[in-house]
Amino acid sequence: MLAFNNVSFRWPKASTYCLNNLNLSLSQGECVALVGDNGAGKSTLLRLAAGLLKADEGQITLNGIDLSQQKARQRAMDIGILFQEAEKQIFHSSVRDEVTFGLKQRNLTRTQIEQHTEQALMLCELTELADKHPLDLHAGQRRMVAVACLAALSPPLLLLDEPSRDFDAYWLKIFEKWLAHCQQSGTTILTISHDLDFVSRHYSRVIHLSGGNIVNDGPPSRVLRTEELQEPGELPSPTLYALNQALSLDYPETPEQWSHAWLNRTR
Ligand SMILES: Nc1ncnc2c1ncn2[C@@H]1O[C@H](COP(=O)(O)OP(=O)(O)OP(=O)(O)O)[C@@H](O)[C@H]1O
Repeated sequence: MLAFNNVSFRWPKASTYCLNNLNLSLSQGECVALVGDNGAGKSTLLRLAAGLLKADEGQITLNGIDLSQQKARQRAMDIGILFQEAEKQIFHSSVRDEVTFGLKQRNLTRTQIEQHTEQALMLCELTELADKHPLDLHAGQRRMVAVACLAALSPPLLLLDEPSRDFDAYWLKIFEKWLAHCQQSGTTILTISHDLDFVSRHYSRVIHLSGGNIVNDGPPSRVLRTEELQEPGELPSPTLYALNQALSLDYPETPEQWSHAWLNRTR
């Protein structure tokens, strides 16, 4: 669905390339997490995938079509983005108006717009906050407003930059319910995250980016426990893997598998 073919990118005035000859492809419905140290190039890669930046070399395609040849309107239909600072993508004075805005840019009837808006508000548990000013909400709720805008539009490709950031346990659960809903409905998802517990809970494929290069690509059970990710300065090990290492257990991937292994071990 989304493909990077020999893509290189250098920021203006930078002496070195930020991304080097990158090859990457995501098939329809695939959910991929992008991990790596600060400055590895993750957000740059996401902006290239959104068509907000243009590659200096190579080609990025969406459904086989060169992204740089697609009109902004078409890209907006196909791609939904959640930025790291979600409040910067909020412009309206009520939660409902914010969610409705994207729908009004589409060829929909008033009834369809109302239906999609109310469904998205319900899915994101924002119905009771619909008349509030988004900037009067706390950080997690504001991030959820940006999520509700995506939920209303249901684009086939989602690009999420550190989505679990700012959520307390209550809102994280609601966000994770929406994410599971997107996964079940076949949405393709590329997510940057520093939260490796979150990654290991939701993603079956993890790409480790380091210095603008893909250094690992595979299931979380392999990628997240590599020594490079455990080095000081890199990301903390997901809790289950850290426990496994400390207890010399195998590497079960879910809390259920972990508790089973633990009970068998202590019996
Ligand atoms: N707007 C910009 N102008 C110039 N250089 C930039 C710009 N944005 C990022 N960079 C540089 O590109 C490199 C990669 O940055 P990027 O934000 O893509 O990394 P990242 O992996 O997303 O980091 P983080 O995890 O901290 O968000 C860094 O060296 C950064 O300084």
